[in-house]
Amino acid sequence: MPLIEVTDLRKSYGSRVAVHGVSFTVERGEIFGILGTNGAGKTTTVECLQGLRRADGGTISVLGLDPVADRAALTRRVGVQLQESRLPAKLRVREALELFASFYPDPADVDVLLDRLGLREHACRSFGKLSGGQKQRVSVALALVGQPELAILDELTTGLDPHARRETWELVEGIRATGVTVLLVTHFMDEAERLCDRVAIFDAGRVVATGTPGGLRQSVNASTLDDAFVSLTRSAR
Ligand SMILES: Nc1ncnc2c1ncn2[C@@H]1O[C@H](COP(=O)(O)OP(=O)(O)OP(=O)(O)O)[C@@H](O)[C@H]1O
Repeated sequence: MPLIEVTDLRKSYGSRVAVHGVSFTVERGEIFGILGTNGAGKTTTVECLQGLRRADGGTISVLGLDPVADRAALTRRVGVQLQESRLPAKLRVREALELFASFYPDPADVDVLLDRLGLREHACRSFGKLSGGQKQRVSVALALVGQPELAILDELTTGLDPHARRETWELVEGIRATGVTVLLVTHFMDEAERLCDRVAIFDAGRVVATGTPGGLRQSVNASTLDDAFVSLTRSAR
């Protein structure tokens, strides 16, 4: 059984249709990318997967659970990367991890997590004083502190320099190596090509293509995923 199964998902905000019948599956152990043009419905879909929004139609199963009906059970098994602005600037890195660890029945060891994410030397620093890359690592650490089976990472490397981006990619590969399935929402095609086993390309509320980055490139005879993305989303307009 797939870890995530979305079938014919539909969601509107008033008269604006945000998601028009989206279907895809994510297998256990994959890094699965959600790519798409602005306003394509990626965030809405991911929010429905987390049970934060109720779908208007279609079905969603995450870890065999219904995200709305089983939200409490799902929250314990899914780690979601927080946007940085949601953490108080004065909170220290270790305090943040210990606080989040206290929400879970079987949390990760905070010291092990600090080491794994290269945050040990920053453990006593307050969040507001960290660099963009360090903040990003804290947000990933918080997504992992509950030892989730699924980690949802959204716009992971936005605003990071090329070194910090590469370090973050290695981190994501390390997460997958521990058996965690990763759902990665990104606008960066190089990131998707490097990290994702498979991707779904969203455009105007629909999935216009699903496959491996290499398979999608070949399907439209493109030399990069970026070119394939432009071609696939343009032809869908
Ligand atoms: N709370 C809301 N109320 C009304 N319309 C919304 C709301 N949230 C999103 N939308 C609209 O739904 C559509 C899909 O938005 P969504 O945020 O899911 O797209 P996205 O793919 O995540 O976009 P981006 O890449 O720009 O973040 C857009 O047209 C957006 O304007």
